[in-house]
Amino acid sequence: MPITQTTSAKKSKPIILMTMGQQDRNQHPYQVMTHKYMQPIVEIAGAIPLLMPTCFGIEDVDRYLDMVDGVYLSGAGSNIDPSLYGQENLTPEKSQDVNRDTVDLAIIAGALKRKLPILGICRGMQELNIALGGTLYQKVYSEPGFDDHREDPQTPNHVQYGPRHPIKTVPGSWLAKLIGDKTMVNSLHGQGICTLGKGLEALAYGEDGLIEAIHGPDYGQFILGVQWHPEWQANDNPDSIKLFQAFGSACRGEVSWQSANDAKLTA
Ligand SMILES: N[C@@H](CCC(=O)NCCCC(=O)O)C(=O)O
Repeated sequence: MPITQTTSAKKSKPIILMTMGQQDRNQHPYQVMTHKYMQPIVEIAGAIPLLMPTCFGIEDVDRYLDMVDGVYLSGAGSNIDPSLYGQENLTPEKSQDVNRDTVDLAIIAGALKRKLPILGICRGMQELNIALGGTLYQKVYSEPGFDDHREDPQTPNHVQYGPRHPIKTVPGSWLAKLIGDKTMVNSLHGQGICTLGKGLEALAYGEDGLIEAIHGPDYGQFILGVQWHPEWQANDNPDSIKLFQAFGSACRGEVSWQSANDAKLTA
């Protein structure tokens, strides 16, 4: 079933839910969201970000979801608690943010029920996979056959977020139609998808075979997760512009994502 233009498209700016994560500064816990994640939501998707703190539990998740037209799960340096996918923690030296885990998993469940468009970046994509019962490689860099996808924190940001490796989109997929068969992406992650969650399929792979993008073609809504960072200087990257435009379009209800497999994103 193709993506079809809908008649009930929203005329005003859509509201997109984002969740903040915890960072400690000057001995105070802060709830934070990076400017780079919000900028393409405002400037490319044409939407209004609504930021939800994750330090107060899940009681108000439904109220937040009532207010929004889409859900955008950002990246973050913290790793997802591996007990959520049935594993011991193999990276105790890395930070976790269990409040964000708890809230984001509840948000994903609610967004799926409400058929709200979902875009997940890096940790956000990993959360989507865990929410649907998938698992992660906790240390991609220690897995035989896989490359080291981590950034070098000693280098300046333009190097860390610069193009790092090619990805290939799944031939004939809507992502291939949108951004082409092959493109270069940045890479700033130690973990990655091992087994896919229920109803999720790979949309792109790295040269080492690691899953770089996922969707949920049978959920009847826009679901996209990417392991790279399209939000970084998105206005200067034609692929990123297309991704955020597609998400904005889905949040405005301009297209009906009945089956992303047959997507016709030519409009
Ligand atoms: N901890 C996970 C997720 C990595 C991730 O989301 N990195 C983001 C880096 C900071 C940022 O740009 O927001 C992993 O290591 O795989």
